[in-house]
Parts: sequence; structure tokens; C-alpha cells
Amino acid sequence: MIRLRNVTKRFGGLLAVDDVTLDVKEGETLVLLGTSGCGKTTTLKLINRLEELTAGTIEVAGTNIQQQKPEDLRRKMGYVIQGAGLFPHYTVQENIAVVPRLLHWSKEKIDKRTHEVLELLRISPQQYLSKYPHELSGGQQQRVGLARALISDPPVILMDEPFGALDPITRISIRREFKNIEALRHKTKVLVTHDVLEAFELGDRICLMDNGKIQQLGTTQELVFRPANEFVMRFLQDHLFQLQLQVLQLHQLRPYLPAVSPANATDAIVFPESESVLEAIQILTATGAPQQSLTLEANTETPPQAATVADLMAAVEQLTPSLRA
Ligand SMILES: Nc1ncnc2c1ncn2[C@@H]1O[C@H](COP(=O)(O)OP(=O)(O)OP(=O)(O)O)[C@@H](O)[C@H]1O
Repeated sequence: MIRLRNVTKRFGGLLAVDDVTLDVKEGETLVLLGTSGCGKTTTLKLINRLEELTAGTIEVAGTNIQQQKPEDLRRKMGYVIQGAGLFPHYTVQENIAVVPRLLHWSKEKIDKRTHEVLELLRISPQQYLSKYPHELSGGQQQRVGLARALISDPPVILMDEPFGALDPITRISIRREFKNIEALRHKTKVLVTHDVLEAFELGDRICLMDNGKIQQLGTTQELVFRPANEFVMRFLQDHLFQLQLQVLQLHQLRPYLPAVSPANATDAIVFPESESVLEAIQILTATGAPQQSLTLEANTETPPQAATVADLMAAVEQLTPSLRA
């Protein structure tokens, strides 16, 4: 969907993006992760031509972006930035309608689509449409920013620290909501963050950068279990154990878990097999009963299986050597 080939950006003598080659696949979330100043934001802005390339090429949906007018290109891409970037003197309704007006939509079409998008994001249109940004909480502003990016239903969404201005608690809950928004699920998303846990929660693949260069580009499991170099190891080390549990899904532990005994099958919490191991452990731990077991739902080949927190941890230990190989 998006192809970057040998992309380079210089600001005077500074090489901000250094020979970056990557593909963003249709429907995936690619996270650009890295320390401050490593070139994440510049890479994102090159995609919608808020910055212009020094060298290299970028294609979006098969067309070289240099062959399109920046305004035309940007209309096909939602752009969500830290602090939502809402116009302070526009109401929520006016903020959301900026792009549709540029596209010369009729008033009826703008109203209909505004209501649809706000409902998708669980913002009450009656309550919020006439409010100004300063009358909203940070989380509400962020949702309005997302509504503005989604209104014209663009196939690509670019996000630069979209949750960066929120307090840690709101940030976690908005992130959860964000993952479950159906309207976003099939869009191609590029997200910039410096927050490791956020990157691994939201990304299908992660592009870890340093000094304008890609240090590793891979799935979350590849980065955690097969770091490409010292830099990647050092970058992840503070969170490594949590990340390992977060990127593993329950079905990967099947070979190491006991089958469920019919006597225990009724009172245990049933988990889907795509659930993250970390999430399962957190929920089990929250029950306060150390012996509480979960039931992992059956699939076509395997009967239901049972596990306590201790069983899950033992299974993770048995599984991980094969992931590192
Ligand atoms: N318009 C500009 N003019 C000159 N230098 C710039 C410009 N924009 C970015 N830079 C420099 O390019 C480098 C990369 O910046 P960029 O904003 O892409 O980093 P980043 O990884 O997104 O960092 P952060 O997380 O702090 O936003 C930095 O050294 C920055 O100072």
C-alpha cells in the first residue's frame, strides 16, 4: 500500500532520515518507534508531503507521491497529531467538516457522515457538536481529532503521537478503545510513538529507528524474541518480560497446557485463543485467587484446555527457546 525506497531527508547538514526502505501493507498498523530526534515524524511527514524528499521514492497505492498534488494526496490520508490539532475557534462540528468542505460535499452529506463517525467513536453528537475544543477533555479532543481524520473514509491514516498529550490512565483506556474501532480495523495505519508499550500494543509490525536509520523492522514477536542488534536489545530491555507476555497469544501455549478436566470446566473464565498471555494473566491475577484457572476455548483440532497463572508461566518458559531460534 505504501512503499518507501531509499528515502532520505536532509535539513541543511543534518541527515534526519537516512536511506529508509520499507513497505506498509494494506490494512496493517506499522509503528515508527525510536528515541527523540531519530526521524520518526519526518518519515511520516514525507508520506503526506508535509516535508519533501531529498532522495528516494515513495509510492502510495501504486502512484509516486511526487506525481500528485500535495492537497490531493492529503485528502486520501487522515492525519492525527498530538493534542488533536483542532482549530480552537471552530466548534467540534466545524472542525470535523474541514475536509468535507474542501471536497465540496453537500451540507446533508456532511451532517449525515459527521453523525455516523461520532457514533462510531462513541461521542454524543447532541452533546458535543456545538462545543469548542477547550470545553472538551483531552481524551474527547483526541476522539474528535480521529473523527476528523475518518470523516472522508480515507484508506490511509497517519498518526503522530496521537495519545501523547493524554495522562497515563486516559491514554491506556483510549488505546484500548482505539484498537476496537471497527472503522479503523481495515485501514492502513502508520503510527509514530516513542512509547514502547504503546508500540507493541497497537503495532502489527514495528520499525525501530535510530539516527535516521532503521535498526529493525519486523513483527512484534520478531523484535522481542529475535532482536537484530545491540541497539534493539538495549531499547527493549527495561520492558522485555512484559513485552514477551504481551506479544504471545494463548494458542501458542497449547502444546504445554493440560486439557481441561470436565469437573472444572464450568466455573473457569473462558478465553479466546487469540488473547494475549499478558492480558490473561492480568485478568486471572485480578480475581485474587491464585489457583483460579482459565479455560482456553476449543478449536477444531484441540479440546478446551485449562491453565492457572503458574501453568501459563511454565508454558511460556517452555515455548520461548523455539521462538529465539
Ligand atoms: N523543519 C526542520 N528543520 C530542521 N531540522 C529539523 C526539522 N524537522 C526535524 N528536524 C530535525 O530532524 C531530526 C529528526 O526529527 P524528527 O522530528 O523526525 O524526530 P522524531 O524521531 O520524530 O523525534 P520526536 O519524538 O522528538 O518528535 C531532529 O534532529 C530534528 O531536530
